[in-house]
Amino acid sequence: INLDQYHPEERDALLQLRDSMTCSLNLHSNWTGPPCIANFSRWAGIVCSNWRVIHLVLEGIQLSGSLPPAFLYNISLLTKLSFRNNSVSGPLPNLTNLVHLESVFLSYNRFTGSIPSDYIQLPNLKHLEFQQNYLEGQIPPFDQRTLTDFNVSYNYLQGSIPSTDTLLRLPESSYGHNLNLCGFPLEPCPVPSPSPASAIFSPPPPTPVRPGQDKKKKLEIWIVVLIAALAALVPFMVFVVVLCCYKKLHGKETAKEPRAGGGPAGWTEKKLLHSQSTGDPERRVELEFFDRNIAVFDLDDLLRASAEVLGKGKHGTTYKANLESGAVVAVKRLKNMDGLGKKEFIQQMQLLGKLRHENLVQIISFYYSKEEKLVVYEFVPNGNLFELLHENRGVGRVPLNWAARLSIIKDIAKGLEFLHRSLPSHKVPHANLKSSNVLIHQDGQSYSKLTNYGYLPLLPSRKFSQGLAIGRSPELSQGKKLTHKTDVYCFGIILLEVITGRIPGEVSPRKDEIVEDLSDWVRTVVNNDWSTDILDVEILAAREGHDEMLKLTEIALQCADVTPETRPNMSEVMRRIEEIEQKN
Ligand SMILES: Nc1ncnc2c1ncn2[C@@H]1O[C@H](COP(=O)(O)OP(=O)(O)OP(=O)(O)O)[C@@H](O)[C@H]1O
Repeated sequence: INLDQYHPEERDALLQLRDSMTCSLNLHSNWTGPPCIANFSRWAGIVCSNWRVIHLVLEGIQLSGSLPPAFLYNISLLTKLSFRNNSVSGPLPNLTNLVHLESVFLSYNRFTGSIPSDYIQLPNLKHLEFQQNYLEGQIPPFDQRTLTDFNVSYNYLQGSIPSTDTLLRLPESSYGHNLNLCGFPLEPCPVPSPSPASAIFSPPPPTPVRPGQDKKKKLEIWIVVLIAALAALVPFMVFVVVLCCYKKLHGKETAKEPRAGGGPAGWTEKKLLHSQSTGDPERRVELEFFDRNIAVFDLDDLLRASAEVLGKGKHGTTYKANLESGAVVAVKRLKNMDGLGKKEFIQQMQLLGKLRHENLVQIISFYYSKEEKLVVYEFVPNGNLFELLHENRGVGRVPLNWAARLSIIKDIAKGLEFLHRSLPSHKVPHANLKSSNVLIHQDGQSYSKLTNYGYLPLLPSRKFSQGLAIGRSPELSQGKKLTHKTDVYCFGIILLEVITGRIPGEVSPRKDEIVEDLSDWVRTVVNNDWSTDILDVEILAAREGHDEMLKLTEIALQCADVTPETRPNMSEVMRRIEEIEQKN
């Protein structure tokens, strides 16, 4: 791709946002590479036109923190900005220079402070929404003819509504539920302003607290505290309520009877059976268990568990559930699987649930109903490889040394080789191998475990597999056949990520080029004979390991070869990794 027309200043601006706020999307793995390629963007929430960002829309993703000051200045062709339905706090964004803006949706957040007076100079504004924030001060005299949709309700605004043509046109609902707004279309202001100047907007002066206002302020604080407490409770309540409804509506729908006699070694199942026919009012919803050593629980126990969101991936949300028994599990609520039949789901889960390997996250149980599919996994307590490699870079970080990286690489290879051996008839047995799906368990020793494997057969179409890690493989984008070698490609990319410390799809160390494809970048550097240039600075000092590192780089590049047939299979990869180890 010719990136001559790419605008790095827009990318820098968006990365400021990505790096200073938190949200339920994994923007760190999605907002990589250039935001725009011609009219196309791979970035969540971004729309592009002719290499420029024109929409920034991040709605309902629990975006929280304050916006970086003036970060939008360089995204000068922006026409739509929306952070609707989040938890953004601090002042409203600075929109200076954004003369093309037509829609600004900042409603349902926690913005504080006043509405900046220079918003009145945005010449093309059509829609402006601020409702349900904590804004105070007065309304600036908006008078853009284009402005047809304007809402500041449910804030703490006060003073008279400026009597401009534009603001006079709007209904009462645009202004309702504020601290003390008056003037048309609301009630007339009680005392006419003593001087004409007071009708004109001016930024609110620091208001001295008058007697009586103190009480109002306290009340406001209480309201804020109450809203904050409710907001904190909402995700958990939603989880409980949704599951409760499903339990009531679909309690009858249960996992299929396990095959009598069990399967290969180690596979045991236990079901909690309390069928409706027993007339038991405490009818329990069955879950199917694969391991006798794991404390058995049912959906009711799961519902009573305290739950917290661990994160949201492309295929669902994962919760940590602390059961009353003291057991802790991870529960993944799958999405994009609406049309999935019960039989297929259960068959696949039973197949995956049988698998036992120290480098695979074990599936403990699952639940199927038409609307809800849950997979219960063992809880792996020490984060994932993505976090270990890339988070907290800079002062205070504990470097991840070469020995630890080598051991992680071996664990991943072992887990994947086992999957390939155990699921020979699966097209791509893992299909979602990426560093955030490698979980870390430290308990004296450290293990890496692969998770989110085996979902490919559950997805409704090939289109949906683009959201899996194999979505980056050359064969998927070229519409070619997928095989076990597609997993090998993903393994190669993780290997390069571990060796270089770089996130696939990020800016290169030289900052003047974009590494859309990590393997291409490594290949170029290695071909130019600067081989050790690719190594992560954290391992560069371990000179005695350079030989190993470069040999592994060679394996990684073969695994990430564009042609699937040229890639080695996982048993060969294992053999070569062990060979490297023995030689040293
Ligand atoms: N079994 C588990 N134990 C502990 N933490 C887990 C477990 N499974 C997932 N997590 C954590 O939960 C978060 C969200 O994981 P999830 O699998 O939903 O998203 P993801 O890794 O982006 O995957 P995908 O895009 O494949 O759906 C991640 O931070 C992950 O480390």
